[in-house]
Amino acid sequence: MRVKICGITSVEDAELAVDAGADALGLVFYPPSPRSVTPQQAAEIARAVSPFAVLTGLFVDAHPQEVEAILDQVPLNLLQFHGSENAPYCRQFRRPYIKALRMKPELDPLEAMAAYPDARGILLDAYRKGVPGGTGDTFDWQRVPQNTNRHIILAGGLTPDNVAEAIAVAQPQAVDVSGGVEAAPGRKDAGRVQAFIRAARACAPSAPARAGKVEFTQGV
Ligand SMILES: O=C(O)c1ccccc1NCC(=O)[C@H](O)[C@H](O)COP(=O)(O)O
Repeated sequence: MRVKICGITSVEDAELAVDAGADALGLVFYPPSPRSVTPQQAAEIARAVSPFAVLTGLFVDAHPQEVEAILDQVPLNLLQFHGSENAPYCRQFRRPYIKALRMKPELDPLEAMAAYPDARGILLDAYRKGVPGGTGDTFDWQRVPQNTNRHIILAGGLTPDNVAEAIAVAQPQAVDVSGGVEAAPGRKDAGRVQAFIRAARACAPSAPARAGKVEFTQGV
């Protein structure tokens, strides 16, 4: 099971996540978030962290010039779009990307993910009106489609205590967590990060109906 630790704001937290076995780290470029980083902070994290950790830049309906400016300063391996960006928007940066879908009750995830055929993964997150992510809320894991070969990343309110059940129900290829492994908003708790990754890794691999694992592409 692949694990992404999102909302990394310091070199110290990046290193503790990678040392605990995280596959990918999320850097939030969304100033209203308590986990937001500046391009300078992100570049410092990128310089310090292992080259084998996939650095993911997270954006919410950002102006394309803003994304390009950050890409000029920070060597991001993967982009994550968490707003209402459409596929042409997402692919214009010519980088591997994952698209976050917020699981509003009326959303049909299969239909929604079909709009992003070139996304490397689809991150399914909880929906809360007016809050684009990092809500700490869960959603009904039974809603995660099983009849798809897309790479599903499960997010939303995951913790060391519920991640095993979430994986058993949703059968994702990867899990993503932010608030559930924090000591305070924007600051990770080493023990919770370790416990989360241990619990996720202990789970059986995803169901064979899926095409494969999430490929957190390196070195774009
Ligand atoms: O983490 C944030 O503050 C955030 C703000 C705006 C958009 C997205 C954000 N986080 C995205 C993530 O990938 C989170 O890991 C995901 O939403 C789950 O968060 P949580 O429920 O706290 O585990």
